[in-house]
Amino acid sequence: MGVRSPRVLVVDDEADLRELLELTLVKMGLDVDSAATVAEARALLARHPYQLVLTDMRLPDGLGLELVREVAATYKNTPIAVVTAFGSADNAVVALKAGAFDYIAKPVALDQLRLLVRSALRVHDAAPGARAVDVDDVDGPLKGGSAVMAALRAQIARLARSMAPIAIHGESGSGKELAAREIHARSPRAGQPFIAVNCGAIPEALMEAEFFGYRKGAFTGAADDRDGFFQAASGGTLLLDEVADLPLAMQVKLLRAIQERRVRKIGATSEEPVDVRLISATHKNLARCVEQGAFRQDLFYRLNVIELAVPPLRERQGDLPALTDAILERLGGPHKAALAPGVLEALAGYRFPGNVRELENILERALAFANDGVIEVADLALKSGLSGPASDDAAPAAPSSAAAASSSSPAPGALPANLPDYLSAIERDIIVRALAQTQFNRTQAAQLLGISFRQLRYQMQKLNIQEPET
Ligand SMILES: Nc1ncnc2c1ncn2[C@@H]1O[C@H](COP(=O)(O)OP(=O)(O)OP(=O)(O)O)[C@@H](O)[C@H]1O
Repeated sequence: MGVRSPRVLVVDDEADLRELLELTLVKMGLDVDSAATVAEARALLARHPYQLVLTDMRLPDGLGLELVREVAATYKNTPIAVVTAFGSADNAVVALKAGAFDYIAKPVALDQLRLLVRSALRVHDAAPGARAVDVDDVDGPLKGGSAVMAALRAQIARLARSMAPIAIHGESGSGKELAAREIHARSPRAGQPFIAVNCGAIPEALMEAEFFGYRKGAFTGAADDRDGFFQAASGGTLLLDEVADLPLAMQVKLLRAIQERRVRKIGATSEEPVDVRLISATHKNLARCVEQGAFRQDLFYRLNVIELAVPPLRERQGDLPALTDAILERLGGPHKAALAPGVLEALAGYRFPGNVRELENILERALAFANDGVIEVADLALKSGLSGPASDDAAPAAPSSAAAASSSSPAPGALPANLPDYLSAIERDIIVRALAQTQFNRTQAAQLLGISFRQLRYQMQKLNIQEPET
């Protein structure tokens, strides 16, 4: 068999649009078949394998949505994308929920069409860099033998292939970011960047610049052109962590970027297309935030196309042995600690308000107390009678990430569960505030903080605070 060009099926009854699509695809070196009706499309699908199907939503003898459902069910390896009417967010979201790989809005912008096609072809190219998708990978990074965890891994494997935005919900420390990384790692985008943004950790004044980038001279201190998160994640995945913390003004801008699939750098005259898969995560109840007016309904709708719930650790005790084992192995390497009898049982009786991250902290601390590399029940120092969080807004047991410092310091008199993390979070918060005050001027920010420019630069690198090069 010779090397064949990828074959694409275009389904549209409007001759003009069909020709435009065909022409563009042929120019990209693809073989194109076209159909004007659902029936013609079905006949062609039965005859050839396709690397991509691109269908209009309204066809003379039915809906593009029917084709989406059929292709998703019968031709699992064929990504299908829909062409939606202008401004029809409903259609796009419905199609994605039905299993469409992606969508493109009319009037079709050719640069976006090319991005869509390239990303669809990657799905088909056996996803270079991506790990196998259909095994339940207990040896992968997401540990745990419980049924819910297996279901989560299976769901992740299924969702990894599409462009549908995913909203991950779960308590603090339960593994939301890890799940997002896993979706990316198993997707055709695996070889491209994964960028995680903590929406609660960026000062509002810097937000637009951080997300969309800026042009040199756009404001005082903008000494060079700089990319934002969207450009940095190009071709890959952007995780909006703690998405409920986005200020309303930024929510509007983000919605626009998602709808248009274009971003405009601050100070730029034109927009640029972006090819980014969006995942959002929060420990808050986002629907309730919408009811309370703190989160825009339209953005919620766009981000929550597919929901993924990461259950709290206390609801999947079956995961404890595998998690404990993996954590001890990571901490101890070749000198992995052993568990005395009763330790796993003691852990199983604990409620883990801080979830897997708290388990990590408990084991790390226990290891420091353990004699001869054996962890006893007493070394765990579990807080007895801890009933765990009642609401989803409960603070984690310990401030653990940079953003946690400002919002969830330990109660007065209590000790942070992880001192270095806690101090880093405070330090990060202060540096970010100094930078906001000086509009990115690092020399001035360093002066404000009484440290040298070099020290500031070093700390920013260490704490992963992004800033323009001067
Ligand atoms: N199933 C799992 N297997 C192995 N490690 C896990 C698992 N779930 C979580 N972890 C580990 O627990 C820690 C917390 O996970 P992660 O950061 O993904 O949680 P999160 O829900 O995003 O937390 P937050 O809400 O605070 O951002 C990480 O070190 C992560 O590697």
